[in-house]
Amino acid sequence: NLSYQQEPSQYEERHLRYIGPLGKGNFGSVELCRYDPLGDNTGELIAVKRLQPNKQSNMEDFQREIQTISSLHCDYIVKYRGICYSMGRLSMSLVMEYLPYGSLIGYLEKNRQNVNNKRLLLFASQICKGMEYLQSMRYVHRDLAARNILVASETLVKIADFGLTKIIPLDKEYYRVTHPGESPIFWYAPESITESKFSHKSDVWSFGIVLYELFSYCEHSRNPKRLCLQKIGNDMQGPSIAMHLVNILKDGWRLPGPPHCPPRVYSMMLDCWAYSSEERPTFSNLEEQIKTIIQDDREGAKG
Ligand SMILES: CCCn1cc(-c2nc(Nc3ccc(C(=O)NC)cc3)nc3[nH]ccc23)cn1
Repeated sequence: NLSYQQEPSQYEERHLRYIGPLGKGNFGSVELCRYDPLGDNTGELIAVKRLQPNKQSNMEDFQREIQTISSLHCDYIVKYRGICYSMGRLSMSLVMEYLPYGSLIGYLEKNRQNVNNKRLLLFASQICKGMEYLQSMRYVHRDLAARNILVASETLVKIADFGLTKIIPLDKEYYRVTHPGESPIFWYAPESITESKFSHKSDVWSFGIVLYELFSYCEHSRNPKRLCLQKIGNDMQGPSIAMHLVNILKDGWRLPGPPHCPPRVYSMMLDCWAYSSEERPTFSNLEEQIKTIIQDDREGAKG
């Protein structure tokens, strides 16, 4: 029988070789390491998320994040590998598969000229499928944004950070957050800003922002936060930025269509940004719409 090295779900700190930084997530930083028990550099490359050594509450959040990601098994969600205890079980790290192409933002900036609408729609449908799976597990992500999407290959992206993810209670349709923390309000649905209410429908709003980021190739000048602040104007007096943002959304303002964005894609974004959460599409509607656009484009290309 072939004896193969079963990937451990317990990683020993002494065999972890630090290589370099990969990025910052919620509550922690992610490092590239090689797990090299044989000590001959033949070990596998892994991504290790370490908890920032500060307030105790982060430890509970981190343990919830580990609980979340270890329960997810989907091609469009970054894979959990295990945990690594260090400092005598005092601190622990989350071990995940290493995705070599890095963040979606960096990838689109670097490869803009050879990523066409078809590929952007493929990425959008993969994120949508990942979110459909998350919804089927009663999770709300609460931080769906291009910064939390990673590129596994030229034709595969994965959702990669579950630091803010919560489970919707069985008797409710939404999760109400008590401590908003430093929230990414420019990706938030209005009800999340005004009532701290998070649901699959608020994740759909954020998915609309991710569509916008995809078709803007994550260009700095079109960054959602930048355009919203421009629209709000720089008068920081009066109501907080959050209330200014809700007001302009209530008045009907939305992010503008990115240059060369197909009209049907922009109208999908606008559907996701329906002020009333019930009017927003579901992730399965969106997936159907994206599939249709891809097929029609293919017909068009043939025609
Ligand atoms: C999502 C926010 C938190 N975060 C997670 C990661 C991460 N990165 C990578 N690969 C990666 C990253 C960057 C680059 C690069 O070239 N940069 C200039 C190349 C490869 N694999 C990962 N597996 C699990 C998490 C994770 C990075 N930040």
